[in-house]
Amino acid sequence: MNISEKILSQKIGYEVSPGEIIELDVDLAMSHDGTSPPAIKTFEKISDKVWDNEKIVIVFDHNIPANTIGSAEFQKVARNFIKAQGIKNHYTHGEGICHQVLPEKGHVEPGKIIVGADSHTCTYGAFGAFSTGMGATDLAMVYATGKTWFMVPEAFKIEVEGQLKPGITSKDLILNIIGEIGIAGASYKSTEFCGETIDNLSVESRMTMTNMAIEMGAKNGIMEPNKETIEYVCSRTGKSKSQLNIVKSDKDAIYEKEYLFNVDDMEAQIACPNDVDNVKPLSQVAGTHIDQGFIGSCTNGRLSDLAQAASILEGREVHDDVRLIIIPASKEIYQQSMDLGYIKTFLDAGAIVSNPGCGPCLGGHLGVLSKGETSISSTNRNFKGRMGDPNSSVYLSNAGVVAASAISGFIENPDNL
Ligand SMILES: CC(C)[C@H](C(=O)O)[C@@H](O)C(=O)O
Ligand code: SF4
Repeated sequence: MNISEKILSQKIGYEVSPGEIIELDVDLAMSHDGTSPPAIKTFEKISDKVWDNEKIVIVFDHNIPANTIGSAEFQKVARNFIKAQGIKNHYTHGEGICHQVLPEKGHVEPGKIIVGADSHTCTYGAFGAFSTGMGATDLAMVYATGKTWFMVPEAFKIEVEGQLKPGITSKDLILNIIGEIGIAGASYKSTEFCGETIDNLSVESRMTMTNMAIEMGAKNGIMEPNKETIEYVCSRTGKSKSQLNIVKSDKDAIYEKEYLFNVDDMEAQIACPNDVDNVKPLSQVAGTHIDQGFIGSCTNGRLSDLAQAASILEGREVHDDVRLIIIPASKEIYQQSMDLGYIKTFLDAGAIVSNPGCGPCLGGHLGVLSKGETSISSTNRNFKGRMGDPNSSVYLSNAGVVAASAISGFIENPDNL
């Protein structure tokens, strides 16, 4: 069995097989300011008491602080629900993006089943959890009963070997993989990342990869927890290693497909408009004019991304014709970046630094693109109109390439500065 099958089997109490439909208890359910209100509306039709007020986490991140009367109303509905149901775990004061805040605050552990009304809930697979996104209506059922159903997914084994070159990150790797597999190439599959390169990745870099599993249609993305991940979870949960449920794949686990990637010679990768699998090496798109750069999101708004950006922006200036927006993924990362001097470097370089949250990632506020404009962004989606006008374009890259491009005014390799 592979990790995902093992976690599902443990939970249900017998050995499951791909294709089987199972109903099971979830360990944690998450919703945010955008999806809590529709979930609450459905929940109220079926129940008046949540199944467990300690297993629900609500985070405000998509439109924080509220940017329209509509989002202010949404947040009011969610706040009232938190009070009325006595929801213990709520982060509604700009603590950061849900997918960063949940691990930071110790809600994520290996071997758990985590669902969330947000498609990037697959991020927690970096910690060895079986985690997946679902619609708000499905989440309402979880709020009421603590249960949900899955079809046990077939699995893809994605093995990675080799050493990433300096300046090349796990974002480049996951873009390369998505370019190969395609945006629907792993639909409803469990994508399991493994191999020496994955074992050596930092917690942050692992999260970038599982975060984007959904961009190839996967049901979940998952990795065996490495040493650093276990230490991270222990420090965040206050538990010892022996208290964690670390699940590993059997050596002879069965996969529907197996892939092998080698990163030794990989250059930076760019997803070009308007699909995440329209991936080209940086050298093929370098020189493309940009109007805006964005560094942030649940994909690449973490400390290592900001460190990479700061090292490039230090002592340099953002091009006159470019707006560079930088948003730490959480308040904790914001504070660490201040302590390390990154925020000062960003401000001195002429960047706009905003409060933790999703920011312009999905085109709602804090950096919407107008007709014909182009952005380079460290986020995970570049669909038509994703960051604003339907006739604007988004290129996806690692944070270093965004920083270098913001200085040059066109897509730029940081090595050329
Ligand atoms: C708004 C929300 C439902 C959506 C998602 O599910 O992913 C958003 O976070 C996104 O990235 O497009
Ligand atoms: S940062 Fe972007 S991708 Fe992540 S949850 Fe927010 S809107 Fe979705």
